Amino acid sequence: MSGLLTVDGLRVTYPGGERPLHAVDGVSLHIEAGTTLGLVGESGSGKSTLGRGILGLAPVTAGTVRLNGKDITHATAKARRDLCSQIQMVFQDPYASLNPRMPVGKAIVEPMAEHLSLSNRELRLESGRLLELVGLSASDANRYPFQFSGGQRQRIAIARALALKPSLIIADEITSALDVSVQAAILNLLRELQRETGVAFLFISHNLAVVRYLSDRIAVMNLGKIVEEADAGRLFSEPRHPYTSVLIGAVPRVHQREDALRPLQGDVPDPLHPPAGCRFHTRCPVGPAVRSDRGSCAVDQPLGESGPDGTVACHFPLTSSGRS
Ligand SMILES: Nc1ncnc2c1ncn2[C@@H]1O[C@H](COP(=O)(O)OP(=O)(O)OP(=O)(O)O)[C@@H](O)[C@H]1O
Repeated sequence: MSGLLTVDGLRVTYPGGERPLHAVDGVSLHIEAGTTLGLVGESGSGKSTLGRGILGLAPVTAGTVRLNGKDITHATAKARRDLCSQIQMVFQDPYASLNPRMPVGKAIVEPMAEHLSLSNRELRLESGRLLELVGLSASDANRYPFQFSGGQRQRIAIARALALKPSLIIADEITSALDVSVQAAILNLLRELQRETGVAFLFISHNLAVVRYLSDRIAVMNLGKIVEEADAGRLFSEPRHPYTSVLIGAVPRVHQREDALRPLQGDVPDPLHPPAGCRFHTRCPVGPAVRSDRGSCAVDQPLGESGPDGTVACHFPLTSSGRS
């Protein structure tokens, strides 16, 4: 498939003491120019590692990442650097990514100064333009990160990410540390920036409501694999994978009765020893044993042999698309 970003069978492996951990395990996804793909999943499911793996900032051991059809994973160092400048990443804690001793105007145009030969005057004008683009004032350029609120610092981090006119921004939990009103302002800013500049987002978040607001499509990640990917509306109205259903069922809503919340059962399995077959089956509300008279589990996967009590083990073999 063509498009802006195509990830095919990506595996990211952290060498470990006992055995290597495939934190991302055969992930394939696709992002069209000017669109947003939301990426959700519990803590430790591999979302950040996938974001970093796309940029080559985590140890990729298999698979390919293509930007506009060009292979980033196997490119020469120089080609890779040029390609990667078209993808920028923004993190949860903007304070950590901004140099506290550098005025924000200078920090914003630092990537431009490295990649482009621009005069000081051009860089100054550009920092003012970018600050205004994210809803701050050009005169803020001489102030330091500590002089801004958390939401303003996140705007500065976004302005810095926009400096090289990227075609894709990977936003990793960028609203998680902000209170809800500031969160809403940042989400609206991302939407406006997408309309104005055509930038695409891979938007990583725990928060399904936030992801739904922003995303055209949503991918759900569990233990290093994408178990389901769908249009945002369809994912919420007709979740196909039980993991997606329970994630949606666990989101609190205004006016919801307390006992209507359905928290996920059990703990996230140890990623070094994931359950065999369906990696979710140990926590699945319809598994691990399903009545054989149902004929199939919630995702219509065929079941194994029925036991004496009429139940059968779930043998859902996950593929990266969530269907076998
Ligand atoms: N540098 C690292 N070295 C070894 N293991 C790591 C490293 N970074 C992450 N991991 C492990 O990889 C798995 C995936 O972690 P990752 O941070 O990508 O998940 P996540 O879904 O982004 O979680 P969160 O939402 O909490 O940030 C986890 O088991 C984590 O402990």
